[in-house]
Amino acid sequence: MPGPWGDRRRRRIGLLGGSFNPAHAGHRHVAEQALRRLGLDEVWLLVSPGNPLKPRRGMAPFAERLAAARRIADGRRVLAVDVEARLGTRYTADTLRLLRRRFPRASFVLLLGADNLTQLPRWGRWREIACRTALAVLPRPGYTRHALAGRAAHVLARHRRRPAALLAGQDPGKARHAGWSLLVAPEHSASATAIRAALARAA
Ligand SMILES: Nc1ncnc2c1ncn2[C@@H]1O[C@H](COP(=O)(O)OP(=O)(O)OP(=O)(O)O)[C@@H](O)[C@H]1O
Ligand SMILES: O=C(O)c1ccc[n+]([C@@H]2O[C@H](COP(=O)([O-])O)[C@@H](O)[C@H]2O)c1
Repeated sequence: MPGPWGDRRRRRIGLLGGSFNPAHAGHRHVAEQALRRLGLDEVWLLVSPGNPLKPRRGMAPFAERLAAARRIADGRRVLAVDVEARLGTRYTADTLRLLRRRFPRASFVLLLGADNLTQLPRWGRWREIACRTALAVLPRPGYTRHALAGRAAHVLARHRRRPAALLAGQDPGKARHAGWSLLVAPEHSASATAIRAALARAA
């Protein structure tokens, strides 16, 4: 478990869930932008033991993906964590529920690249996730406009907030809807699919 386990100070923690197959500079970029633009204390790179929607074929072993995420983390404010492997969760709704229980005084914000906002309606209990956990969407080349025209953005339209308002005064359990924002940030073109394709060509 990451460093703040047991710490009683209220922290603002960004959760960047991913396969990290492999981790790359785009993940680090997302973490740094979220730290700065949302005034977070930390970002946890939440390495997934297995995305429920992705095939296991072609997925590197968990330990390898965690090690790759550790290499792009800074060990200080950007931390690679194996929380889902330890909790035994794969569905994000379950992970969030357990994390809130474990850290009742933390404010969590789920960080998503724009491609994952489009995918969100395929996740288990996605409306519950969006209702209870603040979502911050990072622009991604080729995906942002499509994501804003997608089902999740449509269903959640009236809960969209300015980034500055996203975590302001957030009191877990009291807010009626946690809300979501699109962060205004430079885009980064790195992609794990492109890295895997380049490695396959070089092999
Ligand atoms: N360059 C990027 N810009 C914005 N968000 C990104 C970027 N790269 C990854 N993300 C986001 O980080 C999270 C984890 O991404 P993931 O580990 O799946 O990397 P990926 O490059 O999207 O991988 P793949 O190409 O295999 O799907 C997702 O929310 C994804 O949208
Ligand atoms: O909970 C779900 O149903 C669910 C379905 C698909 C993806 N996710 C999560 O989305 C995050 C991004 O996954 P990935 O594989 O696109 O990097 C990661 O934390 C996954 O566990 C979660």
